[in-house]
Amino acid sequence: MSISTLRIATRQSPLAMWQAEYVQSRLQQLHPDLTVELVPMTTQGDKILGTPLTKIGGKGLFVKELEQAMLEGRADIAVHSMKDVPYQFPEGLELKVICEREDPTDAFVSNKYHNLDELPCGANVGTSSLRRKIQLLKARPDLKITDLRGNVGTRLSKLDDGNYDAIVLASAGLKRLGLEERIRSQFEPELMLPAPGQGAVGIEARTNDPELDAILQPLQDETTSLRVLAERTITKTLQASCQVPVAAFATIDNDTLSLRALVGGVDQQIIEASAEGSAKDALAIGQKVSQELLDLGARELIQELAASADH
Ligand SMILES: NCc1[nH]cc(CCC(=O)O)c1CC(=O)O
Repeated sequence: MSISTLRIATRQSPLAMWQAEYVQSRLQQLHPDLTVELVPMTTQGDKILGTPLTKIGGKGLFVKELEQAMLEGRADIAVHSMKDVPYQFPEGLELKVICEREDPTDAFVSNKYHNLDELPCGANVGTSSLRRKIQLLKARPDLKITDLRGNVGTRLSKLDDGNYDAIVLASAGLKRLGLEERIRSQFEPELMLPAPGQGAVGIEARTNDPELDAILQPLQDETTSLRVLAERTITKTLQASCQVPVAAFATIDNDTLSLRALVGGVDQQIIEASAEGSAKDALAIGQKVSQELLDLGARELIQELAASADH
């Protein structure tokens, strides 16, 4: 048995399509004899884009249909923004590779101001991300943070309609879509710690298929994988849903991995922790930082958030 055609299940948003086409073209280059097809799909999450994420049970809704397609043999792989992938995979599926990371920062986007410092007192900033909201308010408690959902293009249109003084988006998404010129400035990770996995694309596929693994393996980027492993260990250990503002960002310099993470609470409190060590101990470093967050009261913050979201 030999794989001659590989089908990529993908959402149809421009960003998802870019990512799927990126993997398609890299695979096609690596394996000229392989046919690589896209299987575009609409997920439950896409159908209810207007509803706040926290009300619809989270980001998992964007990957479920893709996973169903793979489990039923209608597709072979799914390409994801690692930021949006839940930690747990369904029986029969697993994360195969993580590709080289694009810019992991968040971007300040505005038609009037160059950066956060230039925003006037009480300015209106659009984001639906609790992670972005708590960090914006930490730096600028005077700001008014307003909900902003939809695909990258939709969010930019809402900014252009004059509804916001500025919005915050992932730099990676803007760059991939050729919208880099919309970035007024990039947030330093110290000021706006990115989401776990931000800027990295990963591939999910069925377990127990060595031939498929061999096809995908050349796309694996070791440095990115170790960084994202450390970052995602925070999400996993804290079992934080998307109602919880969590940020985690790892860098690797000369084989030393440095990880910083934070968790936010109902009243904008922030708990943070960091650690560093040998890059090969990425998992252990992630566990150490998670434990420190728990020791500092992260569990209580998360329970408080869950209770307040139920009301
Ligand atoms: N939540 C949607 C989403 N998922 C991944 C990206 C950007 C690309 C990436 O982080 O890999 C975005 C858009 C954004 O947050 O601005």
